[in-house]
Amino acid sequence: MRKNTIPVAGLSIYDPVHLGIYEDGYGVDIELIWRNILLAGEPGAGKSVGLNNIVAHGALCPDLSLWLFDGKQVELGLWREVADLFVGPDIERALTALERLQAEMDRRYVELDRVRRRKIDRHDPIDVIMVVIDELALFSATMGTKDQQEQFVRLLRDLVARGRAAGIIVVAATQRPSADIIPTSLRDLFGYRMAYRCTTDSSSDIILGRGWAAQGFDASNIAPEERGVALLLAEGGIPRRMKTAYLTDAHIHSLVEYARRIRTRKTA
Ligand SMILES: Nc1ncnc2c1ncn2[C@@H]1O[C@H](COP(=O)(O)OP(=O)(O)OP(=O)(O)O)[C@@H](O)[C@H]1O
Repeated sequence: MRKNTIPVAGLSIYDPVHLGIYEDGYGVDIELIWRNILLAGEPGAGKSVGLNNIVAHGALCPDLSLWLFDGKQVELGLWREVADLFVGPDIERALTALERLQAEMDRRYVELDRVRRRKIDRHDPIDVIMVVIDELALFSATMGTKDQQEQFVRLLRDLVARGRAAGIIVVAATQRPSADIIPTSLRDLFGYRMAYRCTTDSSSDIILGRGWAAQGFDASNIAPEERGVALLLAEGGIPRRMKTAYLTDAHIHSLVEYARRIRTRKTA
């Protein structure tokens, strides 16, 4: 997993990731290293645009491996040529990839244990791995057999629960904020949660956590025309209303071009 490039330009995944602006005008810059993020909301609310901001940062980091799982094939497709691994709507490939990640995570823990450390840091000669999954429900509830779906959820839960210290960041998006797709036990493992517009206050609570809607933090109050607006909850804080920065396809094409120059393509 070690990169053989010398980082001469670009960003680092140890730097904050820019996502947009809060309603008070301050920039939204989140530290994704050692954390996971969940983005959820109704179709067309702006999740893919949010994901693209995160993937863009990842693609511009020579110290990061980008593993993209795109159940819709085209949402993350523009990044394909700079991805270290791209899985389309194929549950078998998705399971194989998650098993590889799990094995890599275990290997990293053995190594951390050997050197008596608790987590990897920026001086370690290994890549952080960013695992991006869009649309979660396609892998966990739609494609494949029930056994495969359950295995997908088991593997994902393990990565979300244990991956952070080993330098594995999970970024997951779904347009189905329901208890079967985002069970509490999985939701609570995500340090950051972004609730885009939802149809009901209970869907909003499924994303952010129980009780937030009653306290006024309710993503069903986001108007349908407010695309890209979300409530962002960071570990231990209160949800804050924000708007995701907008990346057009033209922006993404030039970012891919730039990323290609600063990354070494390993697999595809
Ligand atoms: N931050 C933003 N600023 C301006 N427009 C936005 C923003 N985010 C999203 N939009 C608009 O909303 C449209 C839908 O956004 P997006 O594709 O990200 O939604 P989605 O939640 O991923 O939908 P789906 O669940 O169907 O994939 C975009 O094509 C764009 O026109």
